Amino acid sequence: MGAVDPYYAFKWVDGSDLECAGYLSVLDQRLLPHKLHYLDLTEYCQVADAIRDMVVRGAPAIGAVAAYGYVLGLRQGESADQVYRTLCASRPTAVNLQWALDRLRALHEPDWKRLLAHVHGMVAHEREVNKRIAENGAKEILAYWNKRSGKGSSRTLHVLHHCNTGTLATAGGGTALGVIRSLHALHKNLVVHVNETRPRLQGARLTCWELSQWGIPHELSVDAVAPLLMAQGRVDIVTVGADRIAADGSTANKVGTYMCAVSAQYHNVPFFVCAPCNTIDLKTPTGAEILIEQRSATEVLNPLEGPPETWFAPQQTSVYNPAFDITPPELITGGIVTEVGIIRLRTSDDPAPSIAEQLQRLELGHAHHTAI
Ligand SMILES: CSC[C@H]1O[C@H](OP(=O)(O)O)[C@H](O)[C@@H]1O
Repeated sequence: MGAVDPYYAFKWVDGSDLECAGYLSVLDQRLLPHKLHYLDLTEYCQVADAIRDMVVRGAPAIGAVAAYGYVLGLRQGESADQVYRTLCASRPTAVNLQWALDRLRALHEPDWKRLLAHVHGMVAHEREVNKRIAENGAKEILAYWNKRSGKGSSRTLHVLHHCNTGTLATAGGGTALGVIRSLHALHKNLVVHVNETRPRLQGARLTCWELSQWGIPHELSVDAVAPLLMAQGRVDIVTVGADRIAADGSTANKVGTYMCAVSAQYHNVPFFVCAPCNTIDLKTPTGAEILIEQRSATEVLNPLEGPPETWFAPQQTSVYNPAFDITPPELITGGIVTEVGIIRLRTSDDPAPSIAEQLQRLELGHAHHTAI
């Protein structure tokens, strides 16, 4: 799989022929699927606002965009600490944002042009990582599918996906949707069941749009239908992304993921988390220590920000709107698909090695493989 999409979540535009020092172009995902509109950002506060307002979203994408925001802040002559703090505060759950900013700050590089080159390198590396996640995930899922349905079976493979994890959520290629795209290239008889993903509707607005761009058959449902689809035997596997994976494998992902994982276990449907290794936060022991972003009541009550008569509930209704939930490791029955291989999670009857140990072995194996 090496398709390069005609659209992007973000891109740095060099200023050489524009008589400017360059700017960050981001796709305003709030306007999809009906409008493809890019915003040109030249200041770090604009980047922080774009992340907080979900102009650009998706754990890997906000990590990269925050890194470009850090470069813009230094180019503006702002204090590195002030820029770092402002960008870190934009969204707290996805570890990719913190990870990217920590990497840049650790360079103690005052020259914004040299920092820009580092960020370009990080983004290019992430694209390669996503290709390997797609390959590893498709290989693992096809092996499971051939075993279950008979090698070379032409039976339709039904994949349930929650939220959006495609090119729109990354530097390109996606994570869980990248696995699905790679699967579709190898097993054409595939249908994706897309959870609409209330309240911001990343599934309905973004995943349906990306799957349409890619020519992959799909069907949209409200989130509450996911358990019913599994009860009807219409889901063969579930694939999701991740915003932060704790050292025990507990995974923070878009709210509604946990519901799918519980139902998947009950219906014996393999549940895969697909994420780059830098989404694994070994410094956070369990899901209990992951800070879950609480978003505004407006997103639930009045997502179209229309007049009171269009609100979804009475105006004074109190709202609980966590942006993510936590899936415990024992429910991630397919494992964590990464660029270095599949990480298996401990269950009561399978005391798999710790994630740290598996990562070390897989990375050693991967390094050896790529070194050949
Ligand atoms: C490639 S993983 C993207 C990850 O981020 C999404 O959250 P949001 O749209 O709020 O940024 C969701 O949790 C996805 O799984």
